[in-house]
Amino acid sequence: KTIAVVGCPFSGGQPRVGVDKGPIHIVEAGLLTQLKELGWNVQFDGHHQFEEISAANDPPIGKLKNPRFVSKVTKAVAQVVGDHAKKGKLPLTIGGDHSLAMGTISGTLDTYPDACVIWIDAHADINTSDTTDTGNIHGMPVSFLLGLGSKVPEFSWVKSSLRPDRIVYIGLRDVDAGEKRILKENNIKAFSMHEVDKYGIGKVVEMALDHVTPNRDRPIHLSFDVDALDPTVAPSTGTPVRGGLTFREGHYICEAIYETGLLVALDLMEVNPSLEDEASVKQTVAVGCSLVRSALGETLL
Ligand SMILES: N[C@](CCCC[B-](O)(O)O)(CCN1CCC(O)CC1)C(=O)O
Ligand SMILES: [Mn+2]
Ligand SMILES: [Mn+2]
Ligand SMILES: [Mn+2]
Repeated sequence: KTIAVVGCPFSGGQPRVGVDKGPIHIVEAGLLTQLKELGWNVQFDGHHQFEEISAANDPPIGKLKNPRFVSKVTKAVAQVVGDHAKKGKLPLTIGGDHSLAMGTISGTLDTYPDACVIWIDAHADINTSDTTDTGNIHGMPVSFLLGLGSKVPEFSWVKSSLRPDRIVYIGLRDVDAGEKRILKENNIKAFSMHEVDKYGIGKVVEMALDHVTPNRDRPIHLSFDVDALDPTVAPSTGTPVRGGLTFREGHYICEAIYETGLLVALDLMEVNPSLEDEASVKQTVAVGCSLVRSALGETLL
C-alpha cells in the first residue's frame, strides 16, 4: 500500500508564526525514508504552496480570523486527501495547524462515508462561530464537520456529515465552557486526561474503539495534535497545556490503532518549529516522526 504524504505548510487557523514550517522540518528529519524502511511505498508531491489571501481581502467574519484563507486552503486539502483515498492510498497530512482537519476529514468522508474519527488533542477543537473566544479556526474544525452552529457560508463546502457518535477524543484537558456544553448536548465521547489516569491508556483506547467501531469494521481517520502530549514531550507547539500524555501513552495510541488494521487516513498537526530552542524543536519534530511511524506499523519487538 502507498502512503501519500500531503505537506501542508499552513498557519491561517491560528495566530502564531511558524506552524507552517512544520511539514518541511518533519520531511527534512527523514520521515519519508523512515516510512520506506517500514515497507511502505511513499508518494510525496512536494509541499503545497498556499498563496496567502491578503488580510485586506479577508476581513474577519464575526470573530473568525482569516476565514476565506482557511476555507480556500482546507477545501483544497479535502480534494487532495479525497483523491488519494479514492485511489486506495493512505493520506498522511503533515500540518500546519489543526484547522486543516476540516479538509482532511472531509476528504476521508467523501471516500469512506462510514469512517470514524479518533481525535488526539488537549483541546476539543469544537467551538462554533458563536462559542469561540479567540476566533482562531484551529479551535473549530470539529463543529464544522458535525454541522453544528450557525452556518458560515464560506464553509458550506465542508462535509458536515460526520455523526457525533463517530468521533471520540483522547487527551482532553483544556476545553472551553462552550465546548463542554456542545460535547454534552451531542453526547460526544471524550476520554480526558482524568480517564487516562483512572483507567490507563490501554483501557482508554479499547473503550474509544468500542465506542466508534464496536465491531472493528469501520475505517479510522486518526487526527493527532501533538499538543495532546505533555509539553515536556512535545514542547514546540502553539497551544501547550501541562498534564498531557506521556511519550509512551502517545505511542501506544498509535500502535494500537495500527493493530486494528482499520487506519485509512492520518493527520499530524501543530508542530511549530519556531517556538522553542533548537533542542526542543528537534525533540518535537522527532516525536512527530516517531508517532507517525508507530501509527504506520513500527513495533518495538
Ligand atoms: N479552545 C481554544 C484553543 C484551540 C486550540 C486548537 B488546537 O488545534 O491547537 O487544538 C482557546 C483556548 N483558550 C484560550 C484562552 C485561554 O485563557 C483559555 C483557553 C480556541 O482558540 O478555541
Ligand atoms: Mn487541535
Ligand atoms: Mn490542541
Ligand atoms: Mn495545538
